[in-house]
Amino acid sequence: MTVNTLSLSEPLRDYFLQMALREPDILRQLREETSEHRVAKMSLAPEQGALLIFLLRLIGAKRYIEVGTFLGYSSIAAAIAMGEDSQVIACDVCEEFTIQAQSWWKRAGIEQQTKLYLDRAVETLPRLLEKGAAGQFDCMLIDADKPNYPNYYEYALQLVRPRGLIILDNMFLNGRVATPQASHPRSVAILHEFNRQLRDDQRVEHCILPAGDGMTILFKR
Ligand SMILES: C[S@@+](CC[C@H](N)C(=O)[O-])C[C@H]1O[C@@H](n2cnc3c(N)ncnc32)[C@H](O)[C@@H]1O
Repeated sequence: MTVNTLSLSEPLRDYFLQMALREPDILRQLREETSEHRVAKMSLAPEQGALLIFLLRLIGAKRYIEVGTFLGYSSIAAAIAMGEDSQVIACDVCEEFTIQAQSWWKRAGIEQQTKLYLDRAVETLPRLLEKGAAGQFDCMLIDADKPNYPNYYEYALQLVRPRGLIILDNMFLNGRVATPQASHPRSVAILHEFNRQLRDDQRVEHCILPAGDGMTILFKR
């Protein structure tokens, strides 16, 4: 019996990545070519990308929305997982990052099926709902500014169809959620409380995986 989740030593992490990944070439290229970017670590880790692809294929997803696009890793992973007849909605506030994402979408051949909303997501998501997007998405990824996670989650519950997925990244905040302190940024206390709320929220099936910086996967009832 396994009692604890194993922490990964360097050799075990290398082995895990060798055995775990079928990373599409375009995603590997994006990762390698942007590894020098000043905030490259903001991208999903490749094993998280693999999990996203797996989950989208598992539920036969065709419509995906994300809050937090950065240079395009998760949006490209989603488009590849769902195939040509699918739609990706990408919400991000940063022009500099999304100019690069758009050029990666072109390189990946997915620009036709991908739409960018360049604004604060707390503005974009209610606007999509006003336009009739309730229940239209199979999956939403939340991977942006942490203090707004509880707001994004409430929008996600409206935008995602019953039996669709809501995925949240960075739910461990580098481990700090376990021991919140007054000196931490307020996002730590917010996610600490939000993790507890999600655990008890009966509107969703709930699971947290210690993948990347903590990934919560919710299945809307
Ligand atoms: C962790 S990165 C997203 C990584 C991306 N999912 C990937 O796999 O590469 C977070 C992104 O959220 C965006 N962001 C931050 N605050 C935002 C806001 N209020 N509304 C929308 N996007 C925001 C940032 O510009 C940044 O690109």
